[in-house]
Amino acid sequence: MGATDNLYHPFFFLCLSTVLLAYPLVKALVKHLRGGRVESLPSPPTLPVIGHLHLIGKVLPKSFQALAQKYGPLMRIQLGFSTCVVASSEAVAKEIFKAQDLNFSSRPEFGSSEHFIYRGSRFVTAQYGDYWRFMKKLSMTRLLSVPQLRLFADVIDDEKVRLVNSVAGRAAQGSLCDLSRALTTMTNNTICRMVMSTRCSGTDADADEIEGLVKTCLQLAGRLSVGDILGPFKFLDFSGTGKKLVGALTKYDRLVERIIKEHEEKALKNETGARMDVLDILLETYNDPNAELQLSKKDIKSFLLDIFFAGTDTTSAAMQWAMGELMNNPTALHKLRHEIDTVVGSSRLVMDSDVPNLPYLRAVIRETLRLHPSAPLIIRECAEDCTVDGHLVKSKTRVLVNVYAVMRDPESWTNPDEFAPERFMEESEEKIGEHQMEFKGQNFRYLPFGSGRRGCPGASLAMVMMHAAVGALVQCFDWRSKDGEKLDLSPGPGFAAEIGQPLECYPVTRIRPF
Ligand code: HEM
Repeated sequence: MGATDNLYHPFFFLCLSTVLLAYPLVKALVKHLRGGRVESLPSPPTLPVIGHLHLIGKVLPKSFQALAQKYGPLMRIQLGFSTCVVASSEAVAKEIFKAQDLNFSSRPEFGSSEHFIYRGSRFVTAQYGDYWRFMKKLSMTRLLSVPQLRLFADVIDDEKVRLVNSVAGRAAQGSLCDLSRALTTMTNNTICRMVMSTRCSGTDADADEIEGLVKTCLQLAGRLSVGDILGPFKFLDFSGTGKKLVGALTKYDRLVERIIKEHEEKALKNETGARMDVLDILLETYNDPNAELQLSKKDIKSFLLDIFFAGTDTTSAAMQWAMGELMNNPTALHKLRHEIDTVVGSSRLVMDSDVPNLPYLRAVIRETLRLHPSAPLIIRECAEDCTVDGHLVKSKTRVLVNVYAVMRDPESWTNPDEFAPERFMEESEEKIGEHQMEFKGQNFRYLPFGSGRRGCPGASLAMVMMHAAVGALVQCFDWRSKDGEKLDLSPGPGFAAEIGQPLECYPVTRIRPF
């Protein structure tokens, strides 16, 4: 054998092993390219492997909106190895959320699911079935019900006062206020206190730690869901994101385990008190031998995590958008302030019981959620093959309803990109629907909280918190931007289209009603 033979052997084995290793991947790739689940749907021309990734800009719902203008209200999109169907009009949303609600009442699993230590106990991503039905009923009738909100009204009031005090502190110093941070603290504290009677921000280490862990888990889960795009290449998770997620979840698990023990000890000593928080109610259900479904501790911990995931950043983001839009629209800001001054005056802080008498405040919040829905892409999975908008949609298809596009559709809205709270007022020329202020998904052109069985169970709580925070901040302060210019309100990158820059501004105290 010559020198070339020596070279030939390793080269041959390298080629052979490459072919053998690559074969299953190439096969999966070909199957994917050939076998899209919804071939009969309109779709942009596809590139090998990346699909339509090259057509996607930094803000996902915005990119889908632009594609829908070209390919219609129901289209197939392929992001790497992940295929989905995107719905973008009022009519198609109505078909999915109303006519075929049951068939679209599940959610698909994501790339992060396999690393979730609570897999099988998740509520937000649960398949439609007994467990989801039981938890949804419990959420609507007890955990997040309106009577439960009333029971905790003093908590919401107290957090509102703390928010005003913290901003007033900045105003007194003449220093810059990170309103994004202040609003996130308020929502975290309110939800932590309603859920497990602890609060964040310095005074309670547990709640602070929960806030940090929830944030880490959300970021890691988001990164892993991007891994869905990699399909069979998912194993190339060089950064060990999955392991990090398991680590953060394990820490959360230990912490919540201890908080559960403390709640149980209190219950044993009859120290729970007259009002039960969400965890008390879950533990009561856990101990109820006659409950329709037997909950496990894993179910409880997972549900609490889902409430933090689904409720905190969404509500805080909406408040930030509302304040940003008001600061950039002085006419709307002054109109709102005039309404509050007239109805409430300056000797006390705006309260929840004032809200029915503050139609413009309600309109401002609704308009904010129209332009900036915190969950712009509502994710569902179809259970059985069906026809939507005349197209075949196969079972197990992921469907994203782009409510960002629906709520900015020029067919349904006048000047859809403009912040105009007036459109929600009763006297408005623009008739939103049968009920001008409806927000829970009866009106299919206005869907900030989704619709149908799977609609958001925290909508009422979110609305109460938003009215409280925005009402109080407008009543008590004037606002100046950092540089005297309008604020940059472009959305940040990703799935949620959150406000891109933290809302930093100078507050000037107008009134201090306590
Ligand atoms: C402005 C704030 C919020 C917005 C815009 C929002 C929006 C949404 C949307 C669009 C969905 C999906 C609905 C669907 O599939 O039809 C959802 C689901 C959910 N939301 Fe909210 N949400 C907010 C606040 C909250 C709060 C405060 C909580 C609880 C404390 C909460 C808990 C949940 C839960 C548990 C689900 C899953 C429901 C299920 O899968 O059955 N959300 N939310």
